[in-house]
Amino acid sequence: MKYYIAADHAGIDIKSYVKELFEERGHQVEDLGPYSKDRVDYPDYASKVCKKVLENEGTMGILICGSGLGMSMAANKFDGIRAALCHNEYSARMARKHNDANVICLGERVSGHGMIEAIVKAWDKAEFEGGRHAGRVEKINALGKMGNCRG
Ligand SMILES: O=C(CO)[C@H](O)[C@H](O)[C@H](O)COP(=O)(O)O
Repeated sequence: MKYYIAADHAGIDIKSYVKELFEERGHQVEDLGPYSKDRVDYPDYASKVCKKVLENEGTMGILICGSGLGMSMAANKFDGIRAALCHNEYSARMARKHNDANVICLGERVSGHGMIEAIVKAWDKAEFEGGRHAGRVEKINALGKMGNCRG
C-alpha cells in the first residue's frame, strides 16, 4: 500500500516514527511535511494528504497533530475521504473493518509510542468486511456528494 503522511508542529516529533512503523510493515510512505518544527496550521497539511489520496486511487493517508482532532475534522471535509481518529487499537481495527477508513489520524499529545505501534498494527492487520457495512459506507460517500447538508 502507498501512504501519504503529514503532521503539524504538534505531531512532527512522531511523524518519522510512524512512517517507519508503516515501512516496517512493507508499505511505501511519502512524507508531505512539514520538515521543521515551525508552527503550522493543520488544515494545510490535511489538505496536502487528502488531495494526494483522492488523486491516486488505492492509496491512503496518515495525519498527525496534537490531539488528532483538527486533522480528522479537516480531512473529513474532503468528499471521498473517510478519516478516522484512532487513540486505541479497537478504534483502528473498526475504522478499517466497518468504515473502510482511508486516512488514519493520530494524536501525538494523546498516544505514546507503545500505543501508536499497537494502533498501526491493528489498522494494518484489519480489512474492510463489506457486507452490511458496504451500504453504510456508500451512504457516507453519498453525503459528501450532497455538498451542504443544511438543505
Ligand atoms: O487540532 C488540534 C486540537 O484539536 C491539534 O491538536 C493541533 O495540533 C493543536 O491545536 C495545536 O495547538 P498549538 O497550541 O498551536 O500547538
